[in-house]
Amino acid sequence: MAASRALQEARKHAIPTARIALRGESLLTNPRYNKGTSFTHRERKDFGLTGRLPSGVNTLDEQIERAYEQLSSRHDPLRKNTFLQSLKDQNWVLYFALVSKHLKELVPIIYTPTEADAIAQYSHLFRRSEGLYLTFSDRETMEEEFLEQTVKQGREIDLVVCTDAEAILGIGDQGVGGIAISAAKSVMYTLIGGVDPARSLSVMLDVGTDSEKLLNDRLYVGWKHKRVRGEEYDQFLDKFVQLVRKYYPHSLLHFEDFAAKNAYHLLMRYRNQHAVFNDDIQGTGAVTLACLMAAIGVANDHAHNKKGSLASQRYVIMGAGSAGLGIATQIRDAIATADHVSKEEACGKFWMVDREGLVYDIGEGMAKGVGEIKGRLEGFVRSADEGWKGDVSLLDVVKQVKPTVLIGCSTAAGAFSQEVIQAMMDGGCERPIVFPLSNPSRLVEAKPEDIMNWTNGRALVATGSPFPPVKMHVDGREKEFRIAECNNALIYPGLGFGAVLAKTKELTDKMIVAGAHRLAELSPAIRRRHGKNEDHAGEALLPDFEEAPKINFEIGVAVAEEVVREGDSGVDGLKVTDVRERAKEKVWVPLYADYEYDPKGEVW
Ligand SMILES: NC(=O)C1=CN([C@@H]2O[C@H](COP(=O)(O)OP(=O)(O)OC[C@H]3O[C@@H](n4cnc5c(N)ncnc54)[C@H](O)[C@@H]3O)[C@@H](O)[C@H]2O)C=CC1
Ligand SMILES: CC(=O)C(=O)O
Ligand SMILES: [Mg+2]
Repeated sequence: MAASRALQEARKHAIPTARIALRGESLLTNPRYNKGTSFTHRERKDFGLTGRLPSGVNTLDEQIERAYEQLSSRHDPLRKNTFLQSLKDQNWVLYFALVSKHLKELVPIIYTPTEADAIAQYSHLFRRSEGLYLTFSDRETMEEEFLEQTVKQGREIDLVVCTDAEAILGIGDQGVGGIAISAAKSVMYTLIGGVDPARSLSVMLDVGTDSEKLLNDRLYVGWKHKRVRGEEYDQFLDKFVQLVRKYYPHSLLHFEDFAAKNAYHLLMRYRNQHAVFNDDIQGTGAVTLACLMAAIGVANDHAHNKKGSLASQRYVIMGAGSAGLGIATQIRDAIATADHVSKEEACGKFWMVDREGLVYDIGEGMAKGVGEIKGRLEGFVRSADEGWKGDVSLLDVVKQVKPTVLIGCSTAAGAFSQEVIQAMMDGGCERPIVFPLSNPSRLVEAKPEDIMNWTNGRALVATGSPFPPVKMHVDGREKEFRIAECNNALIYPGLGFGAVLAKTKELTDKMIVAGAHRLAELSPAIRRRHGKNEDHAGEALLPDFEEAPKINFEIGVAVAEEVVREGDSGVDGLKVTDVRERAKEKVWVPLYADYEYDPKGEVW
């Protein structure tokens, strides 16, 4: 496809000669510039490395082969994760080239689910710092620390990924270990989105932790203090955001794994001031919207008479946190845009379920189980006038509402029981759309294999972490169903690449939706359908992660084109028709440049 050719062409441009001022040990220990055994004899002489390396010179492919051999001798996913972490600390090109070559195998090692275990054990596995740690107790000197890691080193930054680590993946408050989610999300921006790793910054905003386990751990390396909240928290966060705005006005600021209340508040506070993006709210909303559009397309193929649309579904979403409300908001807005119904009317198609069951109005501005309605919950709280009383369980909601779409982002493992799925079918839903999206894998609301068996292969399923294909007999024939990984990582790297490419001043909903539409168009299930291939039943709703770089290139182009259309681009004279060519030039690929020694050259 075109994107693949684009990446190939980009490879040719990607390796201009680099002028480097580092020599000897400082070059070998700099992961951005280190080439290890790939330094040529000429480079070894010029940079004082001859005696520092064995005499043989390897190609990058040989280095990848060796590293893969070393990796494969480790059988435990967490040990593979720490090996890859060390490799990243040593040599970026080799790390990204290795992971790119074995993308499908290694993304689950460096991202969900294994990264969750690495984060949970961060203080025990700690070897080397990475990124920028900004700690509340050092708030007076925050600007100096920020400058030390960025401007003073001559760094140009396009992308800042930050977390306060209160709601990491599905495993809650992880304190300072959260730096590893910022770093993992940054890695995905490079691996899949083509963002230059030298131009991204991973940040941990350490405002303490409420995890007793961490506070009582002698080896905990974060700030041993209860979480700072309220005005002091807001001021600390604001100080950080203003630094980003001051020194990198064209950067994209990505918020990851904040607790729902702060996540929403921060997004609302800054979205009109800077290009900010909350991945758990907007990224998850966008990828789920794309997956849903594909699912409805497939269901329509099999529908005997009435064809479904986004507006004709009834949605039950379990987990009214960042992801659940982000998904609901994104789908609601898409319904309102596509079907010209009001946002209020579109909200009526959603039923949110949380810890205490259905979320409904219990008076005095409060919603059952989730607190204050004002703000993020507005519109998604059912009225008590509908007759709801006490705790209304998921099963009761499904029986009464007869949903066609069931989405999980609750961390409640196993919550989508056979009874719940059966109730969905008993309600007349021919092709139940079921997305148990909680991460990591062990927290999934239902295993795909079970859902497919309970529905005799009729369900349309996507999960948040990777799951193997489901093989089963349907009507006497053996079938294989591929399970889409509906993870925000399938879309945010492209959204970010597009935003950075066009230097957008804000990241608007329309830009995000442009990316989601592009992703839905590239769904294998839909592509097969357009290709008139009848046997598409087993295709995944979303492209495979193997294809993520190509797909995200397309998403990036779609987003950047929308930035230009909206007149928000900070790139002088950029036209919609120029975007694709510019994207090809900008995409970062893991290849070694030739080095010339220059005392005035690059040092960072
Ligand atoms: N697939 C994807 O791309 C993404 C998946 N997620 C996953 O979704 C889950 C939630 O993440 P966030 O929304 O960021 O967290 P969050 O903490 O903001 O929200 C979780 C919500 O689930 C509720 N909840 C907890 N236990 C429950 C139970 N037993 N029954 C019903 N509701 C329950 C909580 O009260 C809270 O409202 C996590 O597992 C996370 O890994 C989050 C973002 C993206
Ligand atoms: C994927 C993601 O962002 C999460 O699980 O929090
Ligand atoms: Mg997240």
